[in-house]
Amino acid sequence: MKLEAHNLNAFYGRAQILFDVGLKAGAGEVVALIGRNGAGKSTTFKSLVGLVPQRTGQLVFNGTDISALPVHDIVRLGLGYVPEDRRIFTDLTVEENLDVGTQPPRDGAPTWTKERLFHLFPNLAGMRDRGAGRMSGGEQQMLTIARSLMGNPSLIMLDEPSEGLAPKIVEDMANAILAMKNEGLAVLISEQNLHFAKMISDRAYIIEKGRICFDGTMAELSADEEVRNTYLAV
Ligand SMILES: Nc1ncnc2c1ncn2[C@@H]1O[C@H](COP(=O)(O)OP(=O)(O)OP(=O)(O)O)[C@@H](O)[C@H]1O
Repeated sequence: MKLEAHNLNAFYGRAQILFDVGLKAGAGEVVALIGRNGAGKSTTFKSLVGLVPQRTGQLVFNGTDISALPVHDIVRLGLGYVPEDRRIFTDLTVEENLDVGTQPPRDGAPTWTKERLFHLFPNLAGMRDRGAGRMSGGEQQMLTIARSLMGNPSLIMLDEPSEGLAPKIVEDMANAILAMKNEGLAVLISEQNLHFAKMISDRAYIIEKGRICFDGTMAELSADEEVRNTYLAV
């Protein structure tokens, strides 16, 4: 497995947000963490990359115990994280944003170039010199993902990648994620509903009030009406 979390607990101040979360993601698979607003998806991702200081449990990435490592060391090991708020540099062009994300090639991870990324996200190719501040939300979303890929991660976590995208762009996003998977990346996405997750995911976890309450294949989740009705927004 690329990434394994065991008994992950996370706290903001005195409030416990995650309770014994366990999850795994392997190379070449797309894994969805599904849950309602406030269920703990973003906190899980932030905890995995080291952004929640108060956490316990065991986190193993690529065979290395990262439980006690600071964020920059975890990222340097090849764990890419794209937060929900699109943090592009609005004063820079599309190409310059990609330059900022560049890191050396990494063993066991696909190597990306700007040209390969323009192939992956064709609509970005037509706006290389455009100021990133003058892009639509969906385009900015793609640019954030592309910039993260410039770091040649072996696993990428995408927090609600389909959020706020126009239907046509949703399909482009799904295709891009499937292409990452086919390159051998482990992809972990968070989603509020099943629709987008179903298009791309091999396996799914459902999180509710900080606890994992379903773990199975996407086919199993699709077939389990009771679980879907109990835990997911319609
Ligand atoms: N910085 C923070 N300080 C205190 N509580 C927080 C903080 N961030 C999130 N929370 C709380 O932690 C819980 C989980 O939030 P989280 O953002 O992880 O949920 P989520 O599933 O990602 O939801 P969303 O879809 O809204 O992003 C919520 O109750 C939220 O209010």
